[in-house]
Amino acid sequence: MPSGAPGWQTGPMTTQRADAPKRTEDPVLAGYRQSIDNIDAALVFMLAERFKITQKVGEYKAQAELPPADPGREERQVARLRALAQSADLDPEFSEKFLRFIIDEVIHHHERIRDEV
Ligand SMILES: C=C(O[C@@H]1C=C(C(=O)O)C=C[C@H]1O)C(=O)O
Repeated sequence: MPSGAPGWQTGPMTTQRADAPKRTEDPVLAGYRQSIDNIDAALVFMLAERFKITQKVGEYKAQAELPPADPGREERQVARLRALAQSADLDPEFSEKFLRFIIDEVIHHHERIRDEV
């Protein structure tokens, strides 16, 4: 955050460029941002559901003595997601990195669950 930098001003709740129009003054931008806010909320809810079910998978794997990671499954997911991304006009590289980031976190959770059992 470049607060204090030349061309920026800080208030009690905000930091914005001194020459930037205020959000409330631009209904077009506010309309776009309302949609972004809804999408971000949906992402949070979807991630919460995903982590709830992967928690169950982690518990099951720990009691069944299965390894936390399944590279074969991950490879198939990456291939599937890359194809879906392409057909949705989303950068496949980005979608792979995004999925990798989530899967790596899930694997950490599974390792922690295994080490607790
Ligand atoms: C959830 C699982 O565990 C791990 C996490 C995965 C994921 O988050 O999609 C996929 C494969 C596994 O490495 C699973 O095996 O299905």
